Amino acid sequence: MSRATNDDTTINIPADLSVPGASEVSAARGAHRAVVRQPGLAGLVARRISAWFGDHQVLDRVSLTMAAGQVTALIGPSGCGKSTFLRILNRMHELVPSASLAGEVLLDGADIYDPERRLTDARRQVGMVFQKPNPFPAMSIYDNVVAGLRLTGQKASRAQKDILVEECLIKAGLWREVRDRLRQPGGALSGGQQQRLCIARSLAIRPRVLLMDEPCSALDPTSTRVIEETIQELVAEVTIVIVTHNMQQAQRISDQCAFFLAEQGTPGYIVEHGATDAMFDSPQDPRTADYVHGRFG
Ligand SMILES: Nc1ncnc2c1ncn2[C@@H]1O[C@H](COP(=O)(O)OP(=O)(O)OP(=O)(O)O)[C@@H](O)[C@H]1O
Repeated sequence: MSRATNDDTTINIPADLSVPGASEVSAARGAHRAVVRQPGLAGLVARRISAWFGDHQVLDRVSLTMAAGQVTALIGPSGCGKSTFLRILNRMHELVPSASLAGEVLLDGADIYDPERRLTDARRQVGMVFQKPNPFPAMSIYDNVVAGLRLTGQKASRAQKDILVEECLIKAGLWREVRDRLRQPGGALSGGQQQRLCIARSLAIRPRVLLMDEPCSALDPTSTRVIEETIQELVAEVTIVIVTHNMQQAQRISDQCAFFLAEQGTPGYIVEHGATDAMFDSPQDPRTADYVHGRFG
């Protein structure tokens, strides 16, 4: 089934702001409890995804199950379509005017491209963290965390926001470093701290899935390690799909891996996927073995 591009023009959220999360306001739990209830874990299933920019096909019938409560790593050489695939998982691909796609993406069994479903709904439930940390630089740390609430039309009392900010910063591994300067601008933090602030901002709307596009590539080894620890803690409540060029990182943090390849100008496809240990220790395809052992790419 082909998908029209720009089939929903209601979104007005900045393209590079992650705005995920189920949006049930938990009024019944009292004014001082979390503003948005934590939804249950959900898996993502991509079925026969093909993608184009204009008439240039960049993905060919890619199918992948990203299990609930696991980290799935997308690996492969530059240009094989990993980021495009990731952006299809929360309907960001269609922000590119020339982009189109075919196939289905099921979140907990429901197609996020269902014409009955609002674009903002998919983006709320499937959040995204980018390669380059992108907090609102002039906005305070506190306001950065709660920014997504306003953008998704969710109201919260001051007390609810206070709780949410603390909870999300704790989960993102940043609370202890910023608890005494929540009113300082997000742009004043280090790169690693900014990336954790972006993770906290994503978490504030309770995503069911968090997509991460090389989230550590701009960070030093110490910040990278902190983000990796954060990912491993977060996966208990949010399914994570991460693009990484760092094979050690894929091994350290992922449960499942998918190896993408695009050969000689052909569209990207998945050569092999499976449990990370098996992909690294006993890959079925010699190209996977060559790639994970650094012999190409
Ligand atoms: N906005 C765009 N317009 C046109 N072509 C694009 C656009 N974005 C990506 N492409 C093309 O789509 C193909 C896949 O790119 P993509 O960024 O998904 O690959 P990737 O595997 O994530 O690469 P990398 O690891 O270098 O980030 C490439 O040929 C790229 O040039």
